[in-house]
Amino acid sequence: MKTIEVDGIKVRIQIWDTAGQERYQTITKQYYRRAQGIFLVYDISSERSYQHIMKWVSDVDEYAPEGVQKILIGNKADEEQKRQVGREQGQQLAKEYGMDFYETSACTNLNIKESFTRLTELVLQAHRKELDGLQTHASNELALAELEEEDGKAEGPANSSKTCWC
Ligand SMILES: Nc1nc2c(ncn2[C@@H]2O[C@H](COP(=O)(O)OP(=O)(O)OP(=O)(O)O)[C@@H](O)[C@H]2O)c(=O)[nH]1
Repeated sequence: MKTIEVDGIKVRIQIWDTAGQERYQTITKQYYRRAQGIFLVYDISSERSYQHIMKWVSDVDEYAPEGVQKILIGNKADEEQKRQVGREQGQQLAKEYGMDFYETSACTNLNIKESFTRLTELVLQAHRKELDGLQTHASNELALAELEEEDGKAEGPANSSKTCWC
């Protein structure tokens, strides 16, 4: 669990780190079902991990809820000397899938906060209608409460034989 602030709203996010290995795939798929946002992560020093992204995308399409938000991440950006995947390759793939893209480093913290904030933003935007609905509902309730109070006033001491509000 982590709390981050997006557009002045405090959002509590629950983060699941799924196993990458094939043998854990059955368990991994369980995680997708309730996900609202997903990072698809490859390692910039591993061409193989980059090639694997297509498989992750098709799994996500199959098992994650419709409308799940996705961001492509090229991690280990601090390992420049071992780089096998160009930044443009990451950008290109992200573009193909209509995703945002970040190169990150868990070691130097490069783009970690930015990518989490962005994914949270996307999830919030995707649920904006529901949020607006909640807000409208809340303000309707407020308006109703005010009306009731107005009504109450009309029957208050000035207009009734009662001498107190209790
Ligand atoms: N240099 C560098 N090493 C990293 C970075 N992120 C993770 N590592 C290292 O990469 C190795 C694997 O990290 P994990 O977090 O276990 O990777 P994972 O993808 O969760 O692994 P699985 O759960 O087995 O799929 C560890 O030795 C980490 O220290 C990074 O940004 N830069």
